[in-house]
Amino acid sequence: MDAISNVPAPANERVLGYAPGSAERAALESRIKELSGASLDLTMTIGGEQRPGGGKPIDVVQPHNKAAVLGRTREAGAQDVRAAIDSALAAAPAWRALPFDERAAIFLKAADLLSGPWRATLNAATVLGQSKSVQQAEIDAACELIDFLRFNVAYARQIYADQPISSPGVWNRMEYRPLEGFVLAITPFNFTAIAGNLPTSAALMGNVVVWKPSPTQQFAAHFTMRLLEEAGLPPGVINLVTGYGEAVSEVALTHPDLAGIHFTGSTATFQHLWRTVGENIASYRGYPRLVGETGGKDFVLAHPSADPAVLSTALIRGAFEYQGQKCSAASRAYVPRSVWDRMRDDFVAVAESLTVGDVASDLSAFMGAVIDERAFAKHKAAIDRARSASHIDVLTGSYDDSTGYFVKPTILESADPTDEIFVKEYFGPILGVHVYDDADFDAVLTQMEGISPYALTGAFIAQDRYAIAAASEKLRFAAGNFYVNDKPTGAVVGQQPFGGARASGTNDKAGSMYNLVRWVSARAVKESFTPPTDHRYPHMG
Ligand SMILES: NC(=O)c1ccc[n+]([C@@H]2O[C@H](COP(=O)([O-])OP(=O)(O)OC[C@H]3O[C@@H](n4cnc5c(N)ncnc54)[C@H](O)[C@@H]3O)[C@@H](O)[C@H]2O)c1
Ligand SMILES: N[C@@H](CCC=O)C(=O)O
Repeated sequence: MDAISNVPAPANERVLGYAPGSAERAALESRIKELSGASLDLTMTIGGEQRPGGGKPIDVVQPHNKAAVLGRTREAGAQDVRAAIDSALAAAPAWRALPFDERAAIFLKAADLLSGPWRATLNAATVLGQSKSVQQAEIDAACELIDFLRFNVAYARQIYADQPISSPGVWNRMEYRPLEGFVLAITPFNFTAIAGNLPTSAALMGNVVVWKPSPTQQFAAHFTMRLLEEAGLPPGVINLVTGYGEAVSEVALTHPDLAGIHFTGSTATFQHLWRTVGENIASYRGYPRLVGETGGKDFVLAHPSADPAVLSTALIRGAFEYQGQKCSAASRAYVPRSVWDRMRDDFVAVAESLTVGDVASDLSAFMGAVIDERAFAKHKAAIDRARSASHIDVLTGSYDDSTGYFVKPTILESADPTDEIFVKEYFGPILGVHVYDDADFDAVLTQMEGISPYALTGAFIAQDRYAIAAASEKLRFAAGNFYVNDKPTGAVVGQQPFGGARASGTNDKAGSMYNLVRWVSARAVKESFTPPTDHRYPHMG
């Protein structure tokens, strides 16, 4: 019980291929079939008990087939949120007293379950509920979540092992206490892995959590909660509340025991949370830790030395995979005319050839639908605006919401690099392209560096090493994740710790030690073995 154990050395989970005829494809197809007709009660989980929220009902549908209802959830009311907080606080003493190894074992077991018998379930739920293609579900709901769970345990061990030096006659120790109170985890629709990581990373460090997933990710969140229970998570450590979050803001943000917020979502929502905390700052027991990873307007900048095939692939995958609904998605590109002239027609043809459809019934599809009616309306308005703007050329792009919220890959070329297509986050499959004269590279580099308020991800495509060095330096603060000759999406836990600065968040790097450090409050302990017994110093004579 008192041993200091080694934790298993983490390695990234292998991404399965789901080729026709493979065992994993058969398992996934059968689970999709079962879950698509399940019509579940998507309840809250408070103190280990599943119960419905007290507010209005919300249907959770398949975005690519909006008539297909996967289940029904309910808005949590103020009483529900209070109950979740009470249950978390009641669970806190036993949870924080549990040795780290015992806590870690739960999350390591969850990773193993997800790698094995739960893989098809979480992937199927993500395909159905969030309209991810098989490939996109696999890298998210299976691999990234497994990686978060395993790597976090290893990073936590590193934190606990980091101890101060001691001097003769003195032993100094650092104790990494959990925060006093509860952590509020609020998670976005677009990644099952992020939704799973935000509550579990704080819980691993000994905290108790109130978790509010997005209603449009509620289907996969429901199964994530069941997975954690099967792995042995005690009741009350993570309490799931449902709905859009109004009652959560009202109750949790004014509660004296709010110890931290672990948020991922839009910049506007995070600013609302931060502002509310600021307004209530005198009412908390401590200063709540605010960790938020938020929006982006991620760029791909190409140099005249860029390889057009590398650029084209980075843009197709970076802008259109998961319908451009990754915070890291390429949404603005700067391309020199000499390169554009060589790639434009092929690039547009490839974008038009991407299959967009019902990802649950056609596992070969490259893209599904955007998440909901609100997102569809936003993308439709952006495309309509571009169609009517004389300075924008719509090279390809259309939308159709007759059966699902479908937006096809959209490429907008504009000679004006200050247009909103280079500034505003649409969070959909809409790519703004600015074509520049090769000789203007330096001016373009300066202009695009600060035109958007965000600084999340960015990519530079070039063969010229001097240009790579110069752009890397000039764009140092323009992206928290910077890619050279690659797409700006697809960060892997343990390889590219993820997060951005400026309006993109607090850059606490999900899936790293730096994130976990935010969920502990260190106590330095000094013990003197030979304490002084006389107050006088030598200089006093
Ligand atoms: N930087 C990153 O790592 C990262 C990762 C994923 C998504 N994102 C960003 O997330 C956004 C898309 O996700 P989204 O649409 O789910 O974001 P969102 O801000 O609309 O919602 C995020 C979460 O906040 C909740 N919420 C909204 N208003 C609330 C309130 N007043 N009180 C309490 N909770 C509230 C939502 O219900 C949801 O659970 C994009 O801007 C994207 O760039 C960022
Ligand atoms: N970590 C993911 C993005 C998560 C945001 O949505 C990536 O790197 O593509």
